[in-house]
Amino acid sequence: MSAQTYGRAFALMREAAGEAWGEYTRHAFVEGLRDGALAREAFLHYLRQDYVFLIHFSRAWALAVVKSETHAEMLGAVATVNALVAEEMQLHVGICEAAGIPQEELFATPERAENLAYTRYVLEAGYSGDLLDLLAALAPCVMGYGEIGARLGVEKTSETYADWIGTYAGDGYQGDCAAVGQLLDSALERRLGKDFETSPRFATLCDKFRTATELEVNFWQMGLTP
Ligand SMILES: Cc1ncc(C[n+]2csc(CCO)c2C)c(N)n1
Repeated sequence: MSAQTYGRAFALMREAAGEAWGEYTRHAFVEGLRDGALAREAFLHYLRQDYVFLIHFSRAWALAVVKSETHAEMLGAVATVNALVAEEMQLHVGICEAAGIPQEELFATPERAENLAYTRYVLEAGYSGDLLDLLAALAPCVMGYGEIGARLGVEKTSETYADWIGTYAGDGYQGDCAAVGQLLDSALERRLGKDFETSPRFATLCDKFRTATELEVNFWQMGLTP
């Protein structure tokens, strides 16, 4: 799999993020999912926080509907809102229930600062900017998990977290990443032109992408410290 799979803008932004990208996609938490060495307690703590994360992340994708300028953009954003609320959040409820954590407890999870920092950063990018600012802040989350899932699907040496890995390695999620990559490319072309990477605005969008990537690194780190 090449970085280009998720579109031209993503490949450029990923490159511009430098070392932060590898720190995110090859974090110790990720390697623990790969070889099964991640403590169950850390995984469940991560899932509880991630449930809260997904609530705010759904709000950010709903804001992408608000900031859309075409029907195609609205369709792309609304498909992601639905996938998040109807599928991914539901998945977390199921895994946590099976582990003895009832849904009411999940809803009442106190939000960790690393979690709050990340989602409110993304929301603020959308509130004060346009669809491009918002998508640049949203992209590391979507494509990063796509890259992690695709790699772990091939490199995993344990079945302990195979369900989690399978969710992101599967064709369904990989297709979602390709669709978001296309949405990002076409939104950039519409607003900045075909050669969007030569626009001064592209550098500021790369900065947002890198900041969100660094916030993903902090989120994994939080996962290791229940
Ligand atoms: C901290 C954190 N970062 C990324 C994801 C992955 N993720 C978030 S929203 C979404 C669907 C949007 O296409 C996916 C796959 C996560 N669960 N938690």
